[in-house]
Amino acid sequence: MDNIPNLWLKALPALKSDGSKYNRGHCVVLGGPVASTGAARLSARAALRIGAGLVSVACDPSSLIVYATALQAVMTKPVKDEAAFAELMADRRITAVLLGPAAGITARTKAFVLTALRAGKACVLDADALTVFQDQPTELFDVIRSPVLLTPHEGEFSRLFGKVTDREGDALRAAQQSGAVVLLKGADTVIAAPDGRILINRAAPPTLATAGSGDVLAGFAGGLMAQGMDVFDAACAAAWIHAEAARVFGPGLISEDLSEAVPQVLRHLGR
Ligand SMILES: NC(=O)C1=CN([C@@H]2O[C@H](COP(=O)(O)OP(=O)(O)OC[C@H]3O[C@@H](n4cnc5c(N)ncnc54)[C@H](O)[C@@H]3O)[C@@H](O)[C@H]2O)[C@@H](O)CC1
Ligand SMILES: Nc1ncnc2c1ncn2[C@@H]1O[C@H](COP(=O)(O)OP(=O)(O)O)[C@@H](O)[C@H]1O
Repeated sequence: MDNIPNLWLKALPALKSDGSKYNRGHCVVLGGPVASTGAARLSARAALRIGAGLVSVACDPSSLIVYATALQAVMTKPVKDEAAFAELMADRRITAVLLGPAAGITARTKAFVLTALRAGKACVLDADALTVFQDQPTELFDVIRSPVLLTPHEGEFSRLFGKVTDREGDALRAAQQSGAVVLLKGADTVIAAPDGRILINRAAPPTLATAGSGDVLAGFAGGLMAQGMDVFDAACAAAWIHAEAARVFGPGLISEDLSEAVPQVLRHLGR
């Protein structure tokens, strides 16, 4: 079935007239090392634009200066090691965590993913947060109990689940195997849940084939999950809004433009 707004519009977070930033969710994005900060910054801005009340980039103290200088509304949280990250994850006000964009294929990234999952956080796992489990994917699947979204492109998908031969069947099998919602990116994006739900986001503009656009998509999903949206609905809404933002912006799109087109898309959706 095609991914159309009527399927998730009622679940899309709406503002309350007496609401505050504290009841719009807090999304934490894991920041990469000092020379690779752009991807996490794109994700964090996307999470904020889609409506999370608070967004923080958690980064190593050695890269804090870059994030703190570059970010404005997005906050920073220095985390020097796994213990510090575990302490952050124990904060119940943090309602979603996004890990992976340019995080690095390192033991640290793997440990942080496991820590977030063991803390029971709603998580979006993208890019390096998937690749770090390529040698032993069951190490990841065994700790998935909370609402989790995996957002692989075909390369990342093949590292965890094997080569893609049938995008719909393979995405569904991956969701069932991992216990997570799987969003398999591409010109047509497949979103599959472990319970068998599956939607296809068709006809996204090819302008989305640009560096960092997947980081923005992960940020949209993380920002919606932080506001309490069901993970499958959040994945479908994020994919649709991502494509629509590209359509609204038109030619010459770079990833930075996607978040800036979100207000127009949300207005058309009645938010
Ligand atoms: N501005 C930034 O800082 C950006 C950082 N990025 C980060 O760069 C790191 C590497 O990500 P990449 O995805 O480039 O590299 P990866 O090495 O993880 O995956 C790319 C490889 O996967 C294979 N592949 C198969 N199907 C593919 C498909 N449909 N789309 C893409 N690759 C496919 C190809 O062999 C390709 O060489 C990640 O940490 C990522 O988050 C990227 O997101 C781009 C933007
Ligand atoms: N030809 C295309 N048409 C429409 N959307 C595309 C096309 N190619 C890629 N996309 C979308 O662009 C995004 C690319 O994400 P990804 O591969 O993770 O790139 P990056 O790592 O640079 O962020 C995905 O959302 C994917 O669905």
